[in-house]
Amino acid sequence: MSSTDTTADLGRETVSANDPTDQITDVLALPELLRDALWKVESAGLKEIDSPGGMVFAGMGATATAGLLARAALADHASLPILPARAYGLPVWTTPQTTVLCASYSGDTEETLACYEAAGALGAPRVVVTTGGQLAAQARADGVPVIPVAGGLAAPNAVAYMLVAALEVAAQCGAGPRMTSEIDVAAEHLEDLVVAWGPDSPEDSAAKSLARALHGSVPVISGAGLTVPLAVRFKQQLNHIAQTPAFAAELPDADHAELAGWAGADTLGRFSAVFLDDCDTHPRAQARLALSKELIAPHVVGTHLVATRGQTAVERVLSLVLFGDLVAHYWAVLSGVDPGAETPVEMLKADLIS
Ligand SMILES: O=P(O)(O)OC[C@H]1O[C@](O)(CO)[C@@H](O)[C@@H]1O
Repeated sequence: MSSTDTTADLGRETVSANDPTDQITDVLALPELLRDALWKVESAGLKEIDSPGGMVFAGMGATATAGLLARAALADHASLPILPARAYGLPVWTTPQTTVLCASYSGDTEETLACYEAAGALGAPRVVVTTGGQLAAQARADGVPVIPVAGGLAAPNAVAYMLVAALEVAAQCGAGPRMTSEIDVAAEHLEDLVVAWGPDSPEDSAAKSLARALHGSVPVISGAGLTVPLAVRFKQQLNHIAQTPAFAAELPDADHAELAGWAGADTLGRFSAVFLDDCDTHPRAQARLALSKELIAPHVVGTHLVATRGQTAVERVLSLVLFGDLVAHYWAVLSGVDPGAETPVEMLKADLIS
């Protein structure tokens, strides 16, 4: 298939033929994975944690982004700070009264293992969410609760498990209310969106159309408020699944510097700008989004506005997780790229060990 064949059919047969590791099946299974995640979290039998210092979500890459998505899904229901740790240590303000949730699909990501150790040294309450690896082994040896995750997925496709675990631990440590029924309702809502945007949807469905429009350009995905981590997720999935450069930006701050930079975009190459909107975005940020899109338009091959779908914040967050994942898979088909191919980070990890 030609790398610019944007007319290629994006139906189930073509998508599956391009996806020997069958990753699209796990993307489309998001509703079921959410329900399974609720069940698995329940089975962990977590106890309440006294945690006036809030919660740190320690993890990397797509797993870290799931923590940010959980924070966005809590919206203004969050009552304590929930902040990420995405490096070899915890934020300096972490105290023994801060719950540290260490999240790693593989259980072997060295930065997350370092955070687990740092939290132990500090005497902070720890919870682990993982399929196994060193993290599970350590946690079991230390008597730290482990939230199980289904095996056999690519780490980014475990977003349901990581997000549900983050929401549940947040509830247990008093950082937010329990979101079980919102998650259940969101899973139902997603079933409709799978039909509307999945491979069996018409060739001009929103996700297929956006994939075709973006393909062959460098997309910059901008979010504001609730959609900031969605922009990050979307760009990471384009990197990971479609194996293409993509970047994320955060409004309103991006207007203060990046907007000026866009003026030089057309002299450098083919860029596209995607803006992720949400009904709860601050009205001034929403106005900026529309104006930024207009100002950028002359310098890029296309500008696009995509809005979240659904009632609750949980539904809306998950709607664009599904949407971005599908666009990335469709892009992979248009490029003839295997979404499950080994990525350079695996080689980098091997080099770090040797
Ligand atoms: O959840 P894990 O296994 O710690 O992985 C974290 C990140 O690292 C990767 O495995 C890549 O190194 C990603 O797939 C994932 O986003």
